[in-house]
Amino acid sequence: MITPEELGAAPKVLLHDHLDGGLRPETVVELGREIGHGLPRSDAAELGAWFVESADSGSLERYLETFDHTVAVMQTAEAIKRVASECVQDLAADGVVYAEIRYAPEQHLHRGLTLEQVVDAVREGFEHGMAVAERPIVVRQLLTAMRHMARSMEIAELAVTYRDAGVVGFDIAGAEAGFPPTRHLDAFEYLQRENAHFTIHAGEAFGLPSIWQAIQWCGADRLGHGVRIIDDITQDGDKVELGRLAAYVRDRRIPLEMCPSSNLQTGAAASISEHPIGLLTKLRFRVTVNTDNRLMSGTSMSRELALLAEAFGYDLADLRWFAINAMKSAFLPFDERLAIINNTIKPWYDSH
Ligand SMILES: O=c1[nH]cnc2c1ncn2[C@H]1C[C@H](O)[C@@H](CO)O1
Ligand SMILES: [Zn+2]
Repeated sequence: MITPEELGAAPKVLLHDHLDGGLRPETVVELGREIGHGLPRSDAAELGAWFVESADSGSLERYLETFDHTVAVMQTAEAIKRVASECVQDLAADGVVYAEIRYAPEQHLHRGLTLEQVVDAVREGFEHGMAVAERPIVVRQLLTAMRHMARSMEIAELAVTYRDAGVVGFDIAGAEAGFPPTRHLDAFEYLQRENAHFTIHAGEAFGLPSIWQAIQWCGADRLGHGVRIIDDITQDGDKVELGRLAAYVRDRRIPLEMCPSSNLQTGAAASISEHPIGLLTKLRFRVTVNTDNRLMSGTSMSRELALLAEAFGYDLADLRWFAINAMKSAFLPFDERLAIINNTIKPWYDSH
């Protein structure tokens, strides 16, 4: 049994967390008041509960509607810097030692910011957060393009422009059904030619064709969620058989950015104990554990790991495996990844 203290202290690595899905409820209230943006609840605790209840819709499309409020209050450099700094501080307090945080710059232009000003504001906020955080943490940006929009090439170029300034990769997010990854093939091909890294939200609200396209057409380094890879695995008693795509994903060690609580809310999984992460971990896929949206799921890295430990009996050795899997899968340069594994993750687990 892992104690709550051990869970909090254990070094954790987070690859899939949305900046606009992780605000503190009090910050949403304060920023909303400053700009006159009407919120469904004026009390911070009630607003926090409202986000979780509203996101608990069973549909990705309805889950995504809750972001209207967080995106609305993140339209000035000051607001974005505050949110970014608080994000880093909250993750550090939870024992996260490395995180890649994503958001869609194109959604933060309503009050006149340019794409570059948005990325700069996030960078300044992250730097501030890393400087004041109560524990050492390294945080980098992933730039997301919205899959229903048509700005992915521009955002991919932005990610390459900022590759030496805190941005380590690219992603596409938003409603999955009807917006296949190949809709943005030009952006992915451009990134490959630029030797850049990207992950794709795939196999969350849509099944295997989305995962197949993300990997075999677009060349994704990692899969955002990827839970539906389970549809290519058949289980007959103890006998487990992998289809060609599932075998490819496992053989190539393609990281799965799994987000258990988020999947329950969008209907991608029925319960934690039935979540495909159990079988995928047992089959030794490159599984990583993530939060997706801490505000909408009322969660943290410690909470996601606690839920998994309870459902599947995981111990500190499993937590170590998740942390090292995630660190190996990060878009940070190899030497920096290795340093975090050897200087931070392994020493803690070796002594516990
Ligand atoms: O889990 C998700 N799937 C697809 N899109 C998502 C998910 N979580 C957040 N998003 C969207 C809503 C945000 O506004 C956007 C950028 O972070 O990404
Ligand atoms: Zn996500």
